[in-house]
Amino acid sequence: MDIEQQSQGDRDTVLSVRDLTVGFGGPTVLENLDLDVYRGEILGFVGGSGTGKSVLMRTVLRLNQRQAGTINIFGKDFDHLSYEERLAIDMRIGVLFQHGALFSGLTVLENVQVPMREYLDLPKKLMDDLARLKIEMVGLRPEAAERYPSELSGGMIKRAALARALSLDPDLVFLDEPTSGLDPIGAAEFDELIARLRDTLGLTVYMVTHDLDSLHAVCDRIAVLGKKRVLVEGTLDKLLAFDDPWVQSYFRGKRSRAIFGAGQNSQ
Ligand SMILES: Nc1ncnc2c1ncn2[C@@H]1O[C@H](COP(=O)(O)OP(=O)(O)OP(=O)(O)O)[C@@H](O)[C@H]1O
Repeated sequence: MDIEQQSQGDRDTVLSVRDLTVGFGGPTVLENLDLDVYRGEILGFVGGSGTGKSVLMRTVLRLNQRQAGTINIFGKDFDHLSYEERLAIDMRIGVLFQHGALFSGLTVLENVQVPMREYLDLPKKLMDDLARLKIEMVGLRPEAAERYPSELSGGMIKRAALARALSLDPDLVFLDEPTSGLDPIGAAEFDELIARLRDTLGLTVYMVTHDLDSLHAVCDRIAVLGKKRVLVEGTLDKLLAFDDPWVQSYFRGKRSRAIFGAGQNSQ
């Protein structure tokens, strides 16, 4: 069945992972992991350091091998993709890697154009116009287009990297710790930007984050990675009530108290 037309309740599933097992020769990192991502949501993905959040993201992006399991994305089974289907899927996905990962020798404009050059054959003028539009969309001033990454603040680098992730008008974006390294005001502004882009562009957002403020402010649903699988997923309220030591210390620890205070008192 075409997963894109399949729905759970009234929700379309854009990414569906079943029984996923990934290892690198030693003990497995992920085992029998299941996960669904629904169209139009902002999913926050959390887990202790080294639990496999990046491995999962890289596996879904086909940058890692898997030992077992199925992955459906936009209704297509990874195991039965033609070259053209792979390309079509890649074009519908945008990725913001941790630390931005911009090319230091390219200006912001040229960085944003990298996916366009890779996948499309467009006249230079059109690429320039499109890239400037993306740069404006992420809240950078027009003159930022001509700057090199070394000339940008941390917040500007994140925005430029987001503009590059949006280069091909993706349906699904993966953000790996998008607010790490930003001060609280910059992080809150970035969260607002992500929520606004989701609302205006209808994006689906998969966001790996350690940022409790982001989880609280913009995530519709949160998935917790633990014991090599998705231990629990759901709303913040559901997670606050979940009986697991790591989940409890993460969502009910000192740092989280100020953010989730109201929710904690209601438990
Ligand atoms: N290519 C690889 N080869 C061997 N082991 C790997 C490889 N990639 C990841 N690992 C291992 O998989 C485990 C999970 O790593 P991963 O980077 O996914 O963790 P993470 O949850 O993203 O952590 P953090 O929050 O610290 O970024 C680690 O033990 C790591 O050493």
